[in-house]
Amino acid sequence: GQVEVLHWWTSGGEAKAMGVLKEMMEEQGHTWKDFAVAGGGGEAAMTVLKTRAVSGNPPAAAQIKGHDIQEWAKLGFLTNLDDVAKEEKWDQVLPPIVSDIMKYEGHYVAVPVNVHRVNWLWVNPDVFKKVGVEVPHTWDEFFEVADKIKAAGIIPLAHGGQAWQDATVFEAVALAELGPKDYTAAFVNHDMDVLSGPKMVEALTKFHKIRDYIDPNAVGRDWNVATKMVINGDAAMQIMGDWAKGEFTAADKVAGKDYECVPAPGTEGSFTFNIDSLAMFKLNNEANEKAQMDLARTILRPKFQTIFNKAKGSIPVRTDVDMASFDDCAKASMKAFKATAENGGLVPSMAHGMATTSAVQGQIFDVITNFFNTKDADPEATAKQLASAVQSAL
Ligand SMILES: OC[C@H]1O[C@H](O)[C@H](O)[C@@H](O)[C@@H]1O
Repeated sequence: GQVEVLHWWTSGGEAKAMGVLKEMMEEQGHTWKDFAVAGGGGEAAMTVLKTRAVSGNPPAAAQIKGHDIQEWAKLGFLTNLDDVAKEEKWDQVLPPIVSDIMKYEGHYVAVPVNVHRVNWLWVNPDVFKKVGVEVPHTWDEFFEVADKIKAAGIIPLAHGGQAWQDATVFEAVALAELGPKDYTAAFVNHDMDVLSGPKMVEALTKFHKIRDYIDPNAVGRDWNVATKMVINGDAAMQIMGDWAKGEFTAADKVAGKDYECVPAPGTEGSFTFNIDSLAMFKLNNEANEKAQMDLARTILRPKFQTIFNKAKGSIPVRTDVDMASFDDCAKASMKAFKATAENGGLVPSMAHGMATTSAVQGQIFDVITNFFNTKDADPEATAKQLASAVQSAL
């Protein structure tokens, strides 16, 4: 049969990872129809998917994540994967926090592909050695180090001026200031007092200060172009999920030698998760439905989980995959994922659709990116604005 897969994995590391799935499906005699829609974070892809689905011509599978899975399932577009899930013992090999996200009313409608950690700081050690500074672990240390790097004529933080990237940096600062408990209160439970409270004002104040360490050409820059700046030593650091590691790997860079990965400042002990998944659409073509089920089965097998996640920069979503052949950043991520699942430090990424609805996320993005791009913005007023914007989308 044929499987058409809609996704936004077009950067070097992302495309390489997606190639693994294409190959494995073709080995099973299926035809792979790639429907890649460029644009990190996936906003453009979701717009195209809506058009296709509403016109009654959805792809077999689409990269739909977190809360969006519930919204698409509620509309009746998604097919039931329980038979494959039972055969393949998904409930046994998946952490409950993951299987719950993949189910609608208790039935599997999507297959998880990986677990990305979002709260990472990527570091070029050669730049740090040249300037003679240490890797920062708190925001105060970050600003101190960034001043010295800037004085040495190097861009301290590589960044892409796009709302989802601004939100990715903001959520790391918010997690540092709020801690996992209040982070969840704010972005999952929409607690108005926390959203407009003193800790949020502090987070916004620090977030705005980061602007001083980003170069003026950042506007509209794609995330992987920013990662390239760190790889080349044009910039010292980047705050981004570990899909960035996919770019280091694609450039044959070695973790711990050519680059370092540390938790984003102030978020040691916490893990912001972002789980990619493919949701399966109802089809009325037997051969393609068989191919669709083979796709779901293939994705959660240990072989795919190992090869794909090494290229993608994420960690396997199955808890029983041997991590021995993964790099040190992946091993650190898996260790932190397991530890934080136990100690309350594991939180869903707001910027990547894991914490709240796309309507609330959209409101937060607007407030945050306007604030970040306004010279003398007022953190106090913005915290109040944030709370009322969230309220308006509930
Ligand atoms: O495109 C950049 C990133 O966007 C999203 O966060 C996806 O979950 C991730 O897989 C992708 O690499």
